[in-house]
Amino acid sequence: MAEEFDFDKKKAHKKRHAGRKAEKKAEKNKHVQDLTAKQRNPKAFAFHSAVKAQRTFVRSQDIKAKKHHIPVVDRAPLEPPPAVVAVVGGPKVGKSTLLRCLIKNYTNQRLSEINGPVTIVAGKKKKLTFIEVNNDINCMIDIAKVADIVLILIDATFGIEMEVFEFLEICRAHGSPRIMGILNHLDMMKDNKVLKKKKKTLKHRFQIELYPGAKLFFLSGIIHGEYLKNEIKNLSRFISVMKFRPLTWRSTHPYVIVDRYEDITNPETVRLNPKCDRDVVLYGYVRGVPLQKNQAVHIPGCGDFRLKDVSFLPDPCPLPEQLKKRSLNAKERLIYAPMSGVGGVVYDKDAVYIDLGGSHHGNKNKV
Ligand SMILES: Nc1nc2c(ncn2[C@@H]2O[C@H](COP(=O)(O)OP(=O)(O)OP(=O)(O)O)[C@@H](O)[C@H]2O)c(=O)[nH]1
Repeated sequence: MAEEFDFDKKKAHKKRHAGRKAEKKAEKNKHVQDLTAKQRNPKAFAFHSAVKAQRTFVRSQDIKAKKHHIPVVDRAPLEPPPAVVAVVGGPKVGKSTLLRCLIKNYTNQRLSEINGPVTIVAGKKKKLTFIEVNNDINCMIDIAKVADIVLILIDATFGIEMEVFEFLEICRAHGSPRIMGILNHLDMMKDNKVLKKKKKTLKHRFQIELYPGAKLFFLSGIIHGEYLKNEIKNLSRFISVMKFRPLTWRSTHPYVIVDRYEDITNPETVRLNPKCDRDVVLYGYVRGVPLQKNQAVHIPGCGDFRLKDVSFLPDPCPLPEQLKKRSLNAKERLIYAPMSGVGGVVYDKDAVYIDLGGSHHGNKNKV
């Protein structure tokens, strides 16, 4: 039956490819084949929606602009100096408490008193230097120049303070570092509804001030003078993995955050003339590009000086040598805080100090 049906089928049209007729047809349609589809049928390609057309235009411009973008060259050495984390906030907001908790979480060491920068090994490839910023405009200006990450503490019962706005404004002038907000004193608000509303409004205000999507952390309470372990753990993990864009000015100029200083002027000279010129040794990680001998330097608040000598010292807080293990062990979680009274043996230009950390060590309030 099927065979019969096939037999009845009409012969299909066969297009001529050669011969007089084919040549004639090709001659006739020659101009049509030269045209593009858009030229042949312009109506099909006209835009029907202005919004869609605008989107297409913006997208193509974005792609073009991206091609022009010059990639930032990271000039950091193989083992880069620690990233600077500044803790900013109004008076009595809990900066010292937060720093103490973070350091305890990273290194398992309790610092009774925090003075000056504290450097720690935060991970297999990461070192951090924490600095508490005083509520002083000069301090803020100095720190804004060097900070890589800024933690802004906000008291939920009070809201964002004037000092924070000032600091953000200063940061903008120096090329903004990575900024993260931390909301604390949440335990002071007992009403759940009020708390929820406050969290929402402060988050909104914070994002208006910075950028949409800026991270705001919540520290819900304090127990025995310390924030909740879990929250601090999350926060420190977040800080450890934070990435920041190298700022061009910083990566092309040498600068040092002084961890420790020492006056090595002859005491006899000082006794004879208390206002004599002093010889001072400054210790710290050189950031940006290397420092040269005899280089002119500016010390904020002191003036311009020339370096007499620069010497290389072993890293007081080195990263672990092996990179195989999954996490750091207790020995590798080093801390270097020369002004705060930890660090064990300290070598100076003229002496060696051993920190015994006895029973009367640190805590002043107990005496
Ligand atoms: N209830 C409550 N108290 C807090 C919280 N955070 C900090 N505090 C308390 O606030 C007080 C001040 O904390 P500090 O860490 O000394 O504040 P600070 O910002 O370092 O203070 P200054 O350096 O003097 O400006 C301490 O008694 C803390 O226990 C919090 O989230 N809730």
